[in-house]
Amino acid sequence: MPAYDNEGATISMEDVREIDRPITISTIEEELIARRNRMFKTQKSTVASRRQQAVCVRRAHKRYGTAKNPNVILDGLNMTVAKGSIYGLLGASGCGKTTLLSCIVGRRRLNSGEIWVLGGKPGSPGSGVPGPRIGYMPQEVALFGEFSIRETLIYFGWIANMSTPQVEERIDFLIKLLQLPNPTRQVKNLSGGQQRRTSLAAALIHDPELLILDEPTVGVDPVLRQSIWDHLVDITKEGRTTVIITTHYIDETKQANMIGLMRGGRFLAEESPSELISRYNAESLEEVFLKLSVLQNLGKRRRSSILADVVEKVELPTMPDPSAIDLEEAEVGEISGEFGDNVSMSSKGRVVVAPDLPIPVEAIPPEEKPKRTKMEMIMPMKWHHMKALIWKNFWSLFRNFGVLAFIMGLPISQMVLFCLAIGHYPVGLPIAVVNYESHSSDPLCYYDQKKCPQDRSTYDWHLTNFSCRYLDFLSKRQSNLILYPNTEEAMSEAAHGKARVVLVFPANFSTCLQERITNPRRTDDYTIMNSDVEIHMDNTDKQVEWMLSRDLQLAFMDATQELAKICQLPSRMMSIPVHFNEPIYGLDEANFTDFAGPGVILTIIFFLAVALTSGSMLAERNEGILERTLVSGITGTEILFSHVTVQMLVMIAQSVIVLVIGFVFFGLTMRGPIGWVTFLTLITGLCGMTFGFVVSCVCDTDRTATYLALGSFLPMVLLCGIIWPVEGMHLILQWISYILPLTKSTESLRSMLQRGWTINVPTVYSGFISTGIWIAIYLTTSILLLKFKKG
Ligand SMILES: Nc1ncnc2c1ncn2[C@@H]1O[C@H](COP(=O)(O)OP(=O)(O)OP(=O)(O)O)[C@@H](O)[C@H]1O
Repeated sequence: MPAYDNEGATISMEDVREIDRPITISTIEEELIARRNRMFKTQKSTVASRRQQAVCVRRAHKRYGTAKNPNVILDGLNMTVAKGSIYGLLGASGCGKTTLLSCIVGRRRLNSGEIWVLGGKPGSPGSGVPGPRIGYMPQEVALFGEFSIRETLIYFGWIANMSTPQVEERIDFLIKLLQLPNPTRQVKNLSGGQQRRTSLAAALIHDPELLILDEPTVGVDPVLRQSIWDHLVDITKEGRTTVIITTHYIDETKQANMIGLMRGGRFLAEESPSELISRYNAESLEEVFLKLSVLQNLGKRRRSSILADVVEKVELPTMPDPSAIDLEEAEVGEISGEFGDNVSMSSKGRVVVAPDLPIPVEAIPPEEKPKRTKMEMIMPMKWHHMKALIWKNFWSLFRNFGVLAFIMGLPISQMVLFCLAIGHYPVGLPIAVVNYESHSSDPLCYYDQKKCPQDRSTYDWHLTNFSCRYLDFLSKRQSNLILYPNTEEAMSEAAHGKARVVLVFPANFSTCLQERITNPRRTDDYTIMNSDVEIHMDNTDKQVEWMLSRDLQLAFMDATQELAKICQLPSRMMSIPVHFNEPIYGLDEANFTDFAGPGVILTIIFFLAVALTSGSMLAERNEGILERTLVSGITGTEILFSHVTVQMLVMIAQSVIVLVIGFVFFGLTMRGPIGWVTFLTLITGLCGMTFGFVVSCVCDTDRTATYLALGSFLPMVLLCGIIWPVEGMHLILQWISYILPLTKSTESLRSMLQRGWTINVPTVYSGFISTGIWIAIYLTTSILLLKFKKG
């Protein structure tokens, strides 16, 4: 009989004895019915007895993949780990050991079945799991490369609420036990084996009740492996500590009290090593495993043959005595050679699926809920957790000088680039001039600048060379005027991209213009046509076209105003009757840098925060550090707030840099309250940080995170009104734009900077409100994702 109530999952002695006799279809059917009955039989254990075990797993089902294409990993698995024992969990690579362990520590959920750990269900309030009652060493190293061995152990000690002297004492002991190098050495500079031993030390540091070690002896020499096992035997002696250990070195589990041999989603056996060896008349545990696998394969084939047998009525061969199986001859199925990585198997296609028996609800005693103090209810974060996390985050960031320099250098370079590159008028655009009025070889032909062309006594006009006067004023705005002898040549050069615009002045331009102004009643079409400057524009670049048209028109206004001044006439007399007064807000000449500045500042701060936060969170997650941290009892809220605290320092520095460069060095317009401007910049960074948390929780790899961050960057920038006014967008896009995190805040910042408005104006405070709402949404989403997105 197996020592624990594992009916249905374990091949017991009864199974082995029964197969001594010849097997026919009816005996197989009887046996299967008997087995099924045994499986369905009421469990001998009670919920209360399960709670007394260190770990108790019942009818565990776990699959990956979709319902249509499932990859079943745990298939009705039962497991019982008595308190104070060492439990060796063995099985081929990929059979589901790590999956089972992560379900036990509460980081993955079963599809069905139940798990009791240290008297409670993992993750339930008061179970202490995840938490310091567990010491978890995951398969990956899951340590911070920048930390020294000592710092690593201090971090895990603090998380378990140990004082620094207590940790120091344990460090000395563990360094000796695990033969670790100088504790000041950085983890990233240790060998693979040393890193694994440091990881083991981190699991052992707080002397937990339940140690879960996923392959702790990989890369450890035999002598040290023995001393680790001796230590495990030592700590379990008094019955306070329980150890579950997975290993590929099957024979080292001789010292375990119990061994669970896992294959195909359940246990082939769950016995003490000595019992297994004697029962299967084997020389080593490895041999036991191979025999059990052969048995399982034969049983599998026997069962799958039943269907065929029903049709063909073929008598099956006799099942051999397991102790007499000759492994050389037996077909081991998927198993070959050395136990461990060379063994490959899959649970796909198995026939036997254990029934999932629901436990009657009334049979489960209510879980004890721990009493929480008022302080704990208000403040969901534990001080010692926050201390450890903030300390860890601070040093992870500030110790890496290269990364830090990059983080600080990036906003500087981006802001400098923006201020130098964007918003300045293009000068020196090539302008082709064909001037039939002048015979000069210079585009700036001669005219008498001081002479008024109006006779003071008769008030008659004698306007000459007005084209020269006009070109003179145009050259003050655009200096690159190129003279061409005729229109055809100028047009041909413009067609080849050598000029952005062609200006053609007719031969009698000045006289016709004079006629048009002084004698409009008698002006004919010919006169009107010859009084116009003929303009041909290259309209491929909208911005350039805009600016050139503006310069061409303003140059004409400048020339006429100057003429009026010389002739002592009112300056506006010859201008078009549209007058632009002083602007209500903003500069006399609106400046694109000032317009785009607020959006650019907020975008820089927002997306730098996204990159920083998602980068550091994803690194932690992919290295297994996040998983380990969560198993040690730290909550998602604590992780997020610790990141916010440390990265806030970086963000404050980045915001100050960006604001100083923009407003002090490049003189962007700042008319509003500096305090609110700074505050809005900071909360936009905070918003980016929380968005970074969401990205890192949603995405599993750096690549998907990059795609998501980039994918959100473009729509936000396109729609937030930096590039084009929101009012000019499609109506639906306008609505989308208004709810995006950067639109309202950009408008708010622009109003503060250029209009000088303060917080009591709706446009301004709506930016703060919108950012606040987004922070709350992102933060809640990431806390929920951290809590519920398992496995
Ligand atoms: N997140 C996942 N999504 C899909 N399949 C997974 C996932 N994690 C593990 N698996 C698959 O589940 C199976 C069991 O994996 P698991 O890591 O539990 O095996 P293991 O027994 O610990 O292997 P090893 O001894 O090599 O560490 C493997 O086939 C693996 O590919």
